[in-house]
Amino acid sequence: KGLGGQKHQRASQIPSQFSQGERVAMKEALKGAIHIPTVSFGPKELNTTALAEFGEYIRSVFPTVFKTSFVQHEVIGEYSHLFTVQGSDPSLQPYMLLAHSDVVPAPDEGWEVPPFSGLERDGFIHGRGTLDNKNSVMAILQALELLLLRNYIPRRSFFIALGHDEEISGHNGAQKIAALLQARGVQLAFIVDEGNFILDGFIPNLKKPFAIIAVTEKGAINLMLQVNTTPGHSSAPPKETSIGILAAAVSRLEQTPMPNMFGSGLLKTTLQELAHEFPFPTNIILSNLWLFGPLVSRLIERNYITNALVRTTTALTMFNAGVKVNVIPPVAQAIINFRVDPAQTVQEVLELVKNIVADNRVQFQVLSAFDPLPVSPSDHQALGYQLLRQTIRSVFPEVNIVAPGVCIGNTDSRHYANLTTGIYRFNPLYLNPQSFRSIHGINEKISVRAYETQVKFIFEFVQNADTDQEPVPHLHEL
Ligand SMILES: CCCCCCCC/C=C\CCCCCCCC(=O)N[C@@H](CCCCN)C(=O)O
Ligand SMILES: [Zn+2]
Ligand SMILES: [Zn+2]
Repeated sequence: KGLGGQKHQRASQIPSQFSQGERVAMKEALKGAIHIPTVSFGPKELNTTALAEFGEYIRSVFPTVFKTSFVQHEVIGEYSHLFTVQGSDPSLQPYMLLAHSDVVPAPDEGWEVPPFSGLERDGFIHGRGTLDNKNSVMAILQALELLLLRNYIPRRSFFIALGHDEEISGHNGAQKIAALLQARGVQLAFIVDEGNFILDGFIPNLKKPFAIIAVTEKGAINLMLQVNTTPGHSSAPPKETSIGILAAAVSRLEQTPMPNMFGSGLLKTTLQELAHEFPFPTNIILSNLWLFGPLVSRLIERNYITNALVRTTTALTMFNAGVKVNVIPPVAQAIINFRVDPAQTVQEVLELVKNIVADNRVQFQVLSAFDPLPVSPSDHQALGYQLLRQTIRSVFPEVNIVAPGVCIGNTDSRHYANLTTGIYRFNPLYLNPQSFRSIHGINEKISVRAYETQVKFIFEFVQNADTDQEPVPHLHEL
């Protein structure tokens, strides 16, 4: 399956082998990037000093990228970076690689090493952003730097867009870059962004890792619930306070999960593709979802990570109320973060929420919301998907399965939906449940070897993208 014959690809690829000196330089460059605390704290609160320093830093560690005549560099929205790498063959439609340089906050508590130290210990580089997502920012630029040092000239043009505010919605970074490219009339063959991984240990009984390329991502709603009551003296409280009413409402929401949508989406396809990797009887069960679907969907929802694949999730993330210990609170507010299953819409979820709360003393205010993203093609004709698949096969030969799936988080790529129908969210890294929890959590780290492999992946991917062939349909495995 996959891309057609190789006859129109470049005659010889530059081997993805790096000298000892280059390998040391690449890990040191990542450590330096982790050391710069480019934190997005809240909607309008970013560490702009650090973001400016980060801009200077990439100039200093990737000098060849910045001085090559066919690589154009622009700063967008003050701290985001757009690189245009001009290919030699204008007949090939360009593509784009995405990553973001901002990170979520990381207070020191609970970390084995300080989160912005970038320390190397036991073969791992530690710190905030090592998986989300300075690894990608640095690996993309590092791979380009190494290719340029080997006199590489791409045939297919490509863009590199590095957002600086992805963790707070990308309004000044990705959104502005997308608007600029649209104004320039750019249409892209495909986009590759962060989002999914080579998953290892997420499914009991499945020892083998498998690569999931996310071809869609969930929608999201930030919903504020508010209850107002008359304030007064706490020595003679009313039967219910704003805090009690609101607490009961959010508790009902937490206790009433949104419907299980297994069967209406991609997960069924993903599991069918995984089926033959499981031992008996799981292989039979997964190959016959028409019969065992209800059983499988119940098993999936038992685990809190896989549960996110079958339904809109409900996370109570903020709660605010009370002004003084002896005053009946006039107002109580809660914010709930929903991640909308691709088989539902924002409107449908809001209707369900109102029915579950069923209390007209509770007011609702949608702070932000967007629907799930369209599903990008993953068939034999889908160039971006097939190039990822081809490169996974080459760099991770031990990974037998590459399947399309859903990204449960959100990415900057959603702002580029007008520029292409092919958006693929994939990090060429292994991820296990423990490393999953470290993303936005504590002890985020990447092994030096995994980072080198990420650079190698991009180094090969960019060259693979120089094919002028459209992927062709195949009846048989090649
Ligand atoms: C059968 C398959 C089993 C799969 C198990 C699922 C494993 C999940 C794997 C990876 C998911 C990681 C998600 C990483 C992307 C996160 C990017 C991110 O943090 N985005 C933020 C954006 C915030 C924008 C402001 N509202 C987010 O989503 O919160
Ligand atoms: Zn991210
Ligand atoms: Zn993130």
